[in-house]
Amino acid sequence: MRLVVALGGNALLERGQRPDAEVQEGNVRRAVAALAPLAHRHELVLTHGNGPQVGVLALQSASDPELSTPYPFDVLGAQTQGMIGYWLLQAMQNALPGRQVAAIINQTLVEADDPAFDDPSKFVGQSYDEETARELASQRGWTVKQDGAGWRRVVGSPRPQRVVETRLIRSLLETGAVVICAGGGGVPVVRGADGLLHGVEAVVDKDLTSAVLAEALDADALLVLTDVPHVVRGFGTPDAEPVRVSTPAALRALGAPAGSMGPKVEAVSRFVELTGGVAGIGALADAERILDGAAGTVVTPNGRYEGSLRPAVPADDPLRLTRGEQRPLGR
Ligand SMILES: Nc1ncnc2c1ncn2[C@@H]1O[C@H](COP(=O)(O)OP(=O)(O)O)[C@@H](O)[C@H]1O
Ligand SMILES: NC(=O)OP(=O)(O)O
Repeated sequence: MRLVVALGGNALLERGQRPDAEVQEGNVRRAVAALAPLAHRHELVLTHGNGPQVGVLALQSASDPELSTPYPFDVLGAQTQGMIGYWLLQAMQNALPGRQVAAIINQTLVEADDPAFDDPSKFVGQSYDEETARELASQRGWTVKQDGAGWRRVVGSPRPQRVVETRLIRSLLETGAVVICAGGGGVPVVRGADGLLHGVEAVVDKDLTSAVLAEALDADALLVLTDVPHVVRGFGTPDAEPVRVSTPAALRALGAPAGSMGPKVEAVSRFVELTGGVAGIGALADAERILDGAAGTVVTPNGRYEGSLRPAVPADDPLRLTRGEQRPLGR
């Protein structure tokens, strides 16, 4: 089975943790310990966030007296792919002796006229209190927005159209390698009138890129792993309750917020709609149990799930597949 697993930025750097290398390396080792069992059994593509890390690098770059202009966000995104990709690569190699693991720098095509460039929504860097965030915004020309209890810098986040290196990733998978890619949603690029690729100032959402990639790779399932055990209906209210199994339409109807759960909901919904496959959102530690239908929020075309990646189809459903053909529709 072919799996695309998106690892949340929070799994690499928990809220409030200092972004020291050793802190993140410890988090990466724990994340890989939870993911290695999946790699033993399945073809695995691992994508990862970079929101906290790209904000740290942007601050460093902005305060470097050697630079006449801070590095733009496409360059910073590539830096985070190298840094986080290296940590994940090494931890995966240590956890899976004998298995080939590749971590690749890759680019994601976006549209130059995407309105998201003018309406920043992607949280980067650390969280501040409102007063500090507003002060930093006026000093440095940032846009800041509320993220839960705190305030953070936001940057443009155009929708991913295609991962440029999709064919390379497929080739690597077919050799049996675990592939780490689409870090930070992929370095955002546009194809210019000259026919060439050019980087653009943005940070793509890694969950949306993961959905685009999972569809293009004919993945059987997309798992979006984060710091909550499931999507919650009535999030933050006294009536909050977990959503265990859902359809794309029902999940979208919850209206999860942009910049956090919203893109995850959109990513899994898009994947399920386009492929008829299965997707899940949940905690990193529950990765295997989500696939079994025993944890997380599982999304299928009909809102039913028996586990083992077979969306539940009633016996009288004309689309019911015979045993041996039980793969997601659209494959
Ligand atoms: N309806 C919801 N159900 C669960 N979590 C939600 C919901 N709405 C917002 N959230 C928030 O979304 C967060 C996960 O999104 P995000 O911080 O972007 O994750 P990551 O960095 O792991 O990709 C959770 O920690 C939670 O605070
Ligand atoms: N680029 C990106 O989606 O990062 P986070 O998952 O850290 O927000």
